[in-house]
Amino acid sequence: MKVGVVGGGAWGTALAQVAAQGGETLLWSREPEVAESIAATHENRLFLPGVPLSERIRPTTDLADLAQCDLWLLVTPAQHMRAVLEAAPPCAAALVLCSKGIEERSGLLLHAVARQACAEAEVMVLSGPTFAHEVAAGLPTALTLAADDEEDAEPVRARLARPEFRIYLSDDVAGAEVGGAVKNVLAIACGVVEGRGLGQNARAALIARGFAEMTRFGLARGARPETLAGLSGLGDLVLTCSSTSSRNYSLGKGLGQGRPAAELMADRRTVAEGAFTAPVLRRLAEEEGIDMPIVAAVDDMLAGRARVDEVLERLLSRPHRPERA
Ligand SMILES: NC(=O)C1=CN([C@@H]2O[C@H](COP(=O)(O)OP(=O)(O)OC[C@H]3O[C@@H](n4cnc5c(N)ncnc54)[C@H](O)[C@@H]3O)[C@@H](O)[C@H]2O)C=CC1
Ligand SMILES: O=C(CO)COP(=O)(O)O
Repeated sequence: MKVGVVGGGAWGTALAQVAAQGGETLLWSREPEVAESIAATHENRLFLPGVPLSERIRPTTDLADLAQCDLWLLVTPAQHMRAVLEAAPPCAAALVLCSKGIEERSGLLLHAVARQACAEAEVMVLSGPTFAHEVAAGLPTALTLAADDEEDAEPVRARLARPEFRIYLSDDVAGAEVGGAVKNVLAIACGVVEGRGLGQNARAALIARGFAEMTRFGLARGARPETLAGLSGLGDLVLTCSSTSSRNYSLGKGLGQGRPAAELMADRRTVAEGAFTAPVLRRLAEEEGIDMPIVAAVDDMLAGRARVDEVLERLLSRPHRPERA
C-alpha cells in the first residue's frame, strides 16, 4: 500500500516518518519552503524543526502526485480539509482522517465532510494522545483507528503500526472523532487555569466536568461511552490538558495571562484547532439543547465577549445538581 500524507505540518510530518518505515511515502505540503527543506536537508524546518526525517519521505507541493497513492492520510487543519479534497485527484480507496475538529460552516464532523467530498472512498479516523514531536522521536504511543467495518481497517493498521506506534481498532467512527474535536476546546480552558494561576484542583475539575460535556455531545452523535473513555477521548483530553506542548493549552495559558485572543492568534503559524471548533461546537450544543458550559465559556473568552474572571464567576455560580446529570 503506497501512502500519501496530505498536510506537511507537524503531525503530517510525524505520520510520514512512521509510514516511511514501511516504504516510500509521499508528503504533500502547501508551503514550497516545507518541500524544499525536506528535499534539501531531510528536515521540516517550518513545522517540525530538529527532527531528522527518513530519506524515504518524498516531498511534493503538487496534489496531482497523490494519484500514485492508494492510502491517503489527511492531516490538513479541519477547516481546510474539504477544499484540499476538492482540489485533489479522484480520492484513494482508503482515506484516514488524522485532523481534529468540526467544520465551522456545515457543523459536520470531518468523516461526514470527507464522505461528501469522496463518496466512493472508505473513510477511517486515526486519533489519540499523540504529540507530533514524541511520535517523530519514536517514543511509545497508542491510538485508535476507527472504520465502520473493522475488517477494512486491518490492512491499514498493518501498514502503519510499529511496536512503538500501537494502533487499536474500533468500529465507532463518530466516537473516535468527537473526542479529538472536543478536547481541543477543553485544553484551552485548562490552559486558562494555568495562566490565571487557579491551581491543580481546578484543572482536574475542568478535565472531569469537561469529559462530562464531551460525553453528552458524543452520545448525541451516536458515539459509544467506551470510545469516549478510551484513547481518542479521555486519553487525548488528559494529554492535551496537561502540557504547554499542546498549542491549544498554550493559547489558553495566554488568555489566562490576560492577553487578547486576537493577538495570540495573530502570533501563530501553527494551528490551535480548539479556537475554530469552539464557536461551532457551542452553536451545535445550543441548537440541540446539550449543556456545555465550559465550551461556552471558552467561546466567550476567545470572542472577547467575557473576561476570564467573568467566566470563572459564571461557572462557579451555576446551580448545584447531581454529578451524574
Ligand atoms: N501537532 C500534533 O501534535 C497533532 C496534530 N493533530 C491535528 O492535525 C491537524 C494538523 O495539525 P499540524 O500538523 O500540527 O499542523 P501545524 O500547526 O504544524 O501546521 C499548520 C498546517 O496548516 C496548514 N495550512 C494552513 N493554511 C492552510 C490552508 N489554507 N489549506 C491547507 N492547509 C493549510 C499548513 O500547511 C500546515 O500544514 C490538526 O487538525 C491537528 O489538530 C493531531 C494529532 C497531533
Ligand atoms: O492533538 C494533539 C495531541 O493528541 C495535539 O494537541 P494540540 O493541537 O493542542 O497541540
